[in-house]
Amino acid sequence: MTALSVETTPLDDVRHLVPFLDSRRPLVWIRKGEGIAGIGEALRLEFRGPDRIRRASEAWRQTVQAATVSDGVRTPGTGLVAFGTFAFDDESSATSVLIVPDLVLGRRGGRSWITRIRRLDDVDDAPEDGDGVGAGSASQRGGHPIIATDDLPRPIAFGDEYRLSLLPAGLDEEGYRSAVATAVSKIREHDLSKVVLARELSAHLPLESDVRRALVELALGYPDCWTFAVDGLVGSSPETLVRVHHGTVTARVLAGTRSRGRDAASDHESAAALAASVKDQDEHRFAVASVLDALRPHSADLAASDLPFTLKLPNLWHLATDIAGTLSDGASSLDLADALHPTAAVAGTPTREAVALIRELEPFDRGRYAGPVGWVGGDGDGEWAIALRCAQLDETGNLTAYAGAGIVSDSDPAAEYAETTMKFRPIVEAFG
Ligand SMILES: C=C(O[C@@H]1C=C(C(=O)O)C=C[C@H]1O)C(=O)O
Repeated sequence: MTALSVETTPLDDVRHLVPFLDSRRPLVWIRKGEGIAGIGEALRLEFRGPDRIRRASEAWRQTVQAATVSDGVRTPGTGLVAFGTFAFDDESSATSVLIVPDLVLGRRGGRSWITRIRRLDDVDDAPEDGDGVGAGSASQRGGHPIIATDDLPRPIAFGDEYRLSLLPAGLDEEGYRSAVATAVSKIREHDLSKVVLARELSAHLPLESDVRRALVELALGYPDCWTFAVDGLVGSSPETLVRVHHGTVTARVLAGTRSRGRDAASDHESAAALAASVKDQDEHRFAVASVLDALRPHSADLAASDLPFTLKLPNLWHLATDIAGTLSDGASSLDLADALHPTAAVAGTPTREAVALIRELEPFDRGRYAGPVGWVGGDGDGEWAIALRCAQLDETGNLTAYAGAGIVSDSDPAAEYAETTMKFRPIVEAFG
């Protein structure tokens, strides 16, 4: 077990977090210009297999217990934090990770801060000093002073522009449409009610490329979405899997999609057609039910609005439902991500049958696409999105983007293909 020493101190306003990031492996979580950015890696915890999120939650509790934290700001994202990304499938070959950076720069509610994290000696060897969990103002532990706060990181100049063409990989248009047609017949035969089928695009990003360029495009183009970069997974997701803050839990469920109109009238028509569509409402109902079922054991007063609303994004409309409640059992945001994943918005209904059909019809490993991505704090609070509108960049520069669509009994293969094309737009434009 690694013991960490953590110190958060206030900073003058840092207006832009991205310029401070590593250009090749940025670590960030932002929305509407606020969030946290990580530099370096003080601790990396890796997980695989069916209980990857549960084990991450346990490992995080132990990490927090062994940490000494001094937090002079006390707002979500200060003190000890880990960024995380989890594989979608229990059988995925992708690793799931929690990463504690060496430095965190943060900005929220007009306040900025810096958190410095240091690894101390192995706890077994460290002297007992009786510090409480995540508390106290210890500035020393095991003889290691916390670093002074005058050596701030510097912004790094952006690298050259690049334009990539992302091309279909795995399933081409015909292959995707035929997978959708197979899914529709299985749904009509009552094998399951809904399944979400995805496809991939791929490209090669030259090794010297500055990934932060794509991040800036995503953050500016999709300010209401969660823009993230964690361990090579880069994207801008509109869907909040779960947020925990001081005993309250919230989530935003999305399912049901239409393109934006070309002018005001057709845009309005598109949103109205989405709100009135029985097919999209069916898709949406399954997704809301899966979230309510997963969260109810943790919240006695969980509530969702009766009718979904239409959420406007730059590239499309979604049917959306916000859910909120008070936590009754002290579950952490990771515990709740574990309870929720995979929701019917990205897997289907019933979950087991949907995941089995995804394995059968998608000729690729989803990796971290459609899994939880976000951060957890020392108190278990945190923000997790569903990793959508994203791409995974590997060590060699291979970039794989993913997008899917919810299939129900009256889905039309051509329309579902077109929907995935719209969902690729944020990534295609950010890298292209
Ligand atoms: C599966 C994706 O998106 C999900 C599926 C949606 C749908 O089928 O209408 C809408 C939002 C997301 O929950 C994706 O973006 O890849």
